[in-house]
Amino acid sequence: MEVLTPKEMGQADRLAEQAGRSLWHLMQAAGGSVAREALARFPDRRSVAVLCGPGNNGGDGYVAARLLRESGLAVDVWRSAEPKPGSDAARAADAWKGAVGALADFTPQADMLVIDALFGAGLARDLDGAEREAVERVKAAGSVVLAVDLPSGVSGSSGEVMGEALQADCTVTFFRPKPGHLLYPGRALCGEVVVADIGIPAGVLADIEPQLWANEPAQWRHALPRPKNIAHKYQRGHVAVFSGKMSATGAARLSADAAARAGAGAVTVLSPPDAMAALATHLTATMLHRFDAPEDVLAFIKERKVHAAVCGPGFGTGEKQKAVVETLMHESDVPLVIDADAITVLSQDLDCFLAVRNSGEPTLVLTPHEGEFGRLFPDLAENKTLSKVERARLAAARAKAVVIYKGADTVIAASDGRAAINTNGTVWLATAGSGDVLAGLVAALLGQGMPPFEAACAAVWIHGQAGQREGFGLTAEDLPQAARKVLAELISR
Ligand SMILES: NC(=O)C1=CN([C@@H]2O[C@H](COP(=O)(O)OP(=O)(O)OC[C@H]3O[C@@H](n4cnc5c(N)ncnc54)[C@H](OP(=O)(O)O)[C@@H]3O)[C@@H](O)[C@H]2O)[C@@H](O)CC1
Ligand SMILES: Nc1ncnc2c1ncn2[C@@H]1O[C@H](COP(=O)(O)OP(=O)(O)O)[C@@H](O)[C@H]1O
Ligand SMILES: [K+]
Repeated sequence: MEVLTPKEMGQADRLAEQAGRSLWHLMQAAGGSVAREALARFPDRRSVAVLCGPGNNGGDGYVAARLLRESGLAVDVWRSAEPKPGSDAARAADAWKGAVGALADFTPQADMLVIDALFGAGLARDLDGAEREAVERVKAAGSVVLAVDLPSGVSGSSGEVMGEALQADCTVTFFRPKPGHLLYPGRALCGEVVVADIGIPAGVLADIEPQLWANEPAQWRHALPRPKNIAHKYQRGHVAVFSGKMSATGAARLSADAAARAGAGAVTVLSPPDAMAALATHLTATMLHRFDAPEDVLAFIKERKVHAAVCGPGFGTGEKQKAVVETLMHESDVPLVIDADAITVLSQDLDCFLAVRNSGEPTLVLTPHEGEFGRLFPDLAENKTLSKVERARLAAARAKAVVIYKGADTVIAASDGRAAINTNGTVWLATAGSGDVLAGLVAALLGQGMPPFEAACAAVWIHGQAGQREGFGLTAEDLPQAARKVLAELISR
């Protein structure tokens, strides 16, 4: 599903108006959907307090208040400021025939339903004054909260908290989700998100051309690799995975196993001399090849027709490793997944890395977690005015790479501006080696010819689904097999 920034949502609003759906009618539908969810989800609440702000978010609140009262509920409205005279919100306020209290006088109770219509997409600065105090009182009282569009205080474009924010049990948003619903901390503050149809025609999206999606199979399933019946193993993708020294071979094995389980026909672990014995005792279907110097790597890639390589998990960050990473970046055109230690190596000589990327070769997928992202793109990481999506996009454009900016709300971004926010991750994936598995999944899909952005999105989603299936107590070793089952279902459907 497309994700719209608040600015794009404003555009949708104007386009809908041109198509004959006035804001007044959209506001009626929005308030109606809020009232419907309130009745369906919280039928046992004795009283409802609707908190209305000065803008259209407040307008939705007045509509919901009127409809809930017409349904027989005891409804009170509290407002922080009057809507602008002549606005649709002012018209909605006029249509509310009950009393209106000053927000400063509102005393929340634990057993009431609070409908939060203070601020939505138009939140322009940190909460303060009567609104902030009301938010603090609601939080302290522990009332059930249904947020209109967004919990007040959550930025729709970044999910960041602006000063203070409500914790909602449920958030009803309209037409399409916004980044603030999917990015943390906003995602947690929204509670369950309901995306209501308020009559904006889907056709407006053709004009808006959104470049952000919630990561879902519908975006990339068509591009999943499906080998021809007569394919031989190397035609199903040969993935090379670089191992580190003897005491750090497990990470490479996890990546290799994941690559094999995600359909690569052949997987080879490239090993420095001292790790050969350790790897040989552990690998069965996965092949093993020794390298002493970067030239050996180049020769292997060429002779054995490697289709994608993973470099970084457990790799090390010394001079030898640096030489290998540089050779891969400068002298080879094999698609690369650069993770973990290889990211650190690149970050040691950023100017050189970015200069090479001017040519755009080879195809590159970078998989930084928060710390690694900060090492590679320190200025972007420190820029608190940017959302995680914007940071990932700028990083992707700068590195001419697909960037998988990992975390509980992983963002995948391409250098052309396309981006996706992943929503199926689970905390059980926060376990050592889980990122190594993800790197292997990406390489397998890349090596089988899937375009890099789609391969990255698919790998992240499959990884998330595998984590959910295994659940509590999973270790990274469990993920490749679980990922295989997820992928098998995706391609059989
Ligand atoms: N788009 C659509 O299709 C539809 C949108 N709909 C609804 O419209 C909502 C967006 O409405 P909106 O643009 O009027 O913004 P909203 O969130 O009400 O806030 C703006 C007001 O708050 C003020 N203000 C801001 N920050 C403040 C602060 N910290 N502290 C104090 N004041 C602050 C700001 O003042 P200003 O900055 O102008 O001084 C302005 O007066 C959207 O969330 C959805 O619910 C639906 O009706 C149906 C269709
Ligand atoms: N709380 C979380 N919820 C969902 N996914 C998470 C969470 N924490 C981590 N992950 C995912 O787990 C993986 C961890 O990768 P990484 O940090 O590289 O770990 P490692 O280096 O141990 O393999 C990433 O895919 C990340 O997105
Ligand atoms: K709100």
